[in-house]
Amino acid sequence: MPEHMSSQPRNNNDSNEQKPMRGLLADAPLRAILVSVETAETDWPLQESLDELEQLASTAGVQCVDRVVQKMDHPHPSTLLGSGKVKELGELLHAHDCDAVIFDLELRPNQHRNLERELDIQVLDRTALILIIFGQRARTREGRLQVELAQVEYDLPRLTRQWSHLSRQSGGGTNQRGEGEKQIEVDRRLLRRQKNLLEEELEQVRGQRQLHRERRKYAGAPVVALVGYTNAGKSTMLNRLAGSETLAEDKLFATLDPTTRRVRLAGGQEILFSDTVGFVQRLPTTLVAAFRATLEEVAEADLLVHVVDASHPHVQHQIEAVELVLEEIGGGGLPMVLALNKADLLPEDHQLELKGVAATLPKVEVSAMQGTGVDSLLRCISETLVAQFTALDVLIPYDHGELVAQFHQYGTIELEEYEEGGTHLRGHMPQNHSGPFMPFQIEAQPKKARLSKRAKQEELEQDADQPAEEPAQEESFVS
Ligand SMILES: Nc1nc2c(ncn2[C@@H]2O[C@H](COP(=O)(O)OP(=O)(O)OP(=O)(O)O)[C@@H](O)[C@H]2O)c(=O)[nH]1
Ligand SMILES: [Mg+2]
Repeated sequence: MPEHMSSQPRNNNDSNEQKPMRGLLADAPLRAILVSVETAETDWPLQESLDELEQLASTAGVQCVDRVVQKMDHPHPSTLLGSGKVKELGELLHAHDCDAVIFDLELRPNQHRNLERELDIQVLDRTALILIIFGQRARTREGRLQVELAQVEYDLPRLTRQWSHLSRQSGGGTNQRGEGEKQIEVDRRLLRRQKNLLEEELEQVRGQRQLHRERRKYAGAPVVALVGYTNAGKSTMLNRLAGSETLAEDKLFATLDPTTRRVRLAGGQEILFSDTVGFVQRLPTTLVAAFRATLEEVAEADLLVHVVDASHPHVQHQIEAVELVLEEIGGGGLPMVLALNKADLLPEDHQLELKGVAATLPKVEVSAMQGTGVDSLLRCISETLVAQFTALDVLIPYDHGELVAQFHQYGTIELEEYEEGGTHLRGHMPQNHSGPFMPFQIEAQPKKARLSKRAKQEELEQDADQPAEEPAQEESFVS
């Protein structure tokens, strides 16, 4: 394998089982300049976005030494920046003795290549930076496989970078150029093979997780997913709620792999809380795709707790970015509670003015760090959950065994008895699962009054001339 494809991660800060990351994004540079372009279409406050990019960079271990912004009507198709600006940037990079330049945009592969060739330095964009962080932080096998796959997919169309790299090293003559191209083909084939292997491995790991998930569902406890912008305090909240010790850090993307904890509410109800990867504005689509499987768990939750850093100056933007990603992964319509976290950092009389969907949701001010408001949050979660559930008291005829299985799978059961007419189940079901049970509802009447089919029949025959008093629903299984 060529040397450039087997580089070791610089931040090899975790366990011995960590394999070296493969691909071009294995290493984080040390010093970098941040670059952004302001066009008429820029709809995100530019400096705010650069602040976040700087924070992302520092999470990856990169020091930002300067910022360059170019205002232009249309980005240059081959180098993004105008040629004068590229030259200026090259000089600045040299003056600051940088290892890299980081663009606050997603670069197209050709722009990436051209910039790298012209600047003769490592070029990164938002996606690459996030991929580096993900590579440093993923812990579980699935997390690492997802990141590696996203990295390989990112590398593939950009591979010619290696060619320019090779030709630079070797002086760039025609012969070497031919060799470089051959090398590129070899590299490409290696990467494609790597991609297939990763996909196969991922499939296996996911199959196992799906099994776990199904078993958990069978256990009946509702799943509450903590979602929110990166660094909002989700892991701290999970620790507070479950008394557990999930990694919480003042770093972006501290959590990459989903963690689930069982929590028992005051009323005895058990809930599974799961912590998830933090969202970020313009989470690159490749990454949303890579983490789709992990995020699907979010879309399957019974309730979302959107943890918000209420003390953040751009809280509304962060809320909207999270809502957008939720839409993308199919979790947009789920019931949701807002946890306005870091309340301890807010001034006493502070009133958070929320807009859009967020303004309409149940919300609780809380400090996951200090523990204030946590009980109210749990109460709010419990109430919102139960409001989603329909109370059911049903007698399921024995030839509808699949409904009994469904009740076990999706609902909570308070009573289960086998009677002559079928299985008597009492409990709660999420609304979207309760439809098929409606015909089997038992009206409020004592057990004795519910007659077996034969007894009922006899009664009906005796009272044939009297008007029937039974509700239509009951008749559907009596007759
Ligand atoms: N002051 C204050 N700080 C908090 C509170 N909750 C969390 N923090 C801090 O915010 C930082 C981020 O917390 P995490 O729990 O790691 O945030 P997260 O949302 O899990 O972040 P990612 O996993 O990176 O997405 C940490 O330094 C926490 O100590 C709070 O209620 N008040
Ligand atoms: Mg976290």
